[in-house]
Amino acid sequence: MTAPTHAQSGPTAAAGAPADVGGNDGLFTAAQGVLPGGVNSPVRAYGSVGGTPRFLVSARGPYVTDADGREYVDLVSSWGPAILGHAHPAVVDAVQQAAARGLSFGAPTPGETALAEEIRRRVLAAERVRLVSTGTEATMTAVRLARGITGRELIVKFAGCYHGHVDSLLAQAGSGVATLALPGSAGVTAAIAAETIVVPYNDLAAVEAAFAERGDRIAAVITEAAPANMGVVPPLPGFNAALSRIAREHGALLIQDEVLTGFRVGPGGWWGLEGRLEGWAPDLLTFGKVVGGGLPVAAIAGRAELMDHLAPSGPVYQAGTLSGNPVATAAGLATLQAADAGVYARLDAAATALSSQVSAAFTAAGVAHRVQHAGNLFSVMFGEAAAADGVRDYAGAQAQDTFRYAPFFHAMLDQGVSLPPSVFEAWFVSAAHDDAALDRIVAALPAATRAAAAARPAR
Ligand SMILES: Cc1ncc(COP(=O)(O)O)c(C=O)c1O
Ligand SMILES: NCC(=O)CCC(=O)O
Repeated sequence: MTAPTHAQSGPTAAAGAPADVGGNDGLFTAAQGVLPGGVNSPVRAYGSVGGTPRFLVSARGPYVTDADGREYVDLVSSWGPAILGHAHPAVVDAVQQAAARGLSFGAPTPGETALAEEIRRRVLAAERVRLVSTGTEATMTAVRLARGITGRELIVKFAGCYHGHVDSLLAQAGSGVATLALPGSAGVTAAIAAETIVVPYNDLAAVEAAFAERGDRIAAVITEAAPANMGVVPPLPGFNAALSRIAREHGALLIQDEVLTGFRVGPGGWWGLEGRLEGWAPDLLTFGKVVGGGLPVAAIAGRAELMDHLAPSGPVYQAGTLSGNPVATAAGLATLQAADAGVYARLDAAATALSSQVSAAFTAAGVAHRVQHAGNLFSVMFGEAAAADGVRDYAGAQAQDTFRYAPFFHAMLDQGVSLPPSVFEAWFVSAAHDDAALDRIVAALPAATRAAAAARPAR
């Protein structure tokens, strides 16, 4: 028998030795030759800030290291999951132990029940939990479930909210869709787009009007519990509670998407900060990011009588070869078990300290801005209007002085601070962001805010 003929050459031969293709620049060139746009998720591509994405080779605590050997204080935190900081020893240990027992069985495992119970312990409305692998799967399933339960087809979503790349939820979506200034996505059929009613965020009159017009056909309202994909735009007081009421009055469901906020803004996610105190709960919730601790876990949760419509209990089909994967659930469980009150206190303290320093630096540089918060999530909105009135919807987020962000971002990066590469994304601190890490960020602010002040809009 001849040896396999797929002996590798070129960049792929260098697995684990990325410097062989020349650090960040060489890696990006090689990646562009084989991955569309050089990335596996558009938000990583530096599309709106320009330049070469940093190819990361390792991460620990609040720091990441790129293929050129440079270390950065990280404010991306894997887009949310890394609340304990990178490579937390308890999580790495749990993953290693789980991996040693086997990577995937395609059969029920004890860890799935343990993770679901931990979710339910934190969020009372999560009476039943279905584990999936990505936030997109979670929202897609929640929408299908709402349609299956109600027998209706229409979905209400908010402009600027992002719920993953579900066909019906890409209209006027936030995150990368906002960064790339797209109205939605090619490839979504007109028939599917017509089943989504898009309304401005924080606008209850628009929601009431949509229900007045087509309430008997609306299956669900889906909303980010606190939007953080058009920059951070918190719900006005009572907004989420009113959505719950309006949906209920019309026989529709409220899906609260906590993929980003869940288990990050507090032990019970955004619901724990709001609904729990106000005495209401969404019908369905979606989780992702933190719930997998850096490995692919996401979840749909809700009242038992609703969730039991999922197969095999009920007629709404949903499945997944790797759903509830034992290694991934071990990472999620270890993360939630380590995320105690002290961790949330540190996250909140780091976010408060950092955001006030950021705001002070922009003020000192003469840049009109407002830092907007939703719990420990925050982002900077630029411009006189944002500074004066705050931003409460997608139109306001789009109207800000977005041109100030790229020079600010690059000046921070040059000084060893990695921010999300888009003005429309939230900044993510972790409990590992100690004084030393925060001091490094703060030291970079004067030069970076001056770069923002000097920026001029493109003609
Ligand atoms: C609120 C929200 N929902 C859903 C998603 C989709 O999650 P995933 O990227 O895991 O598919 C995201 C991801 O950014 C999100 O922020
Ligand atoms: N806030 C937006 C995301 O977290 C998106 C991550 C991705 O799509 O890679």
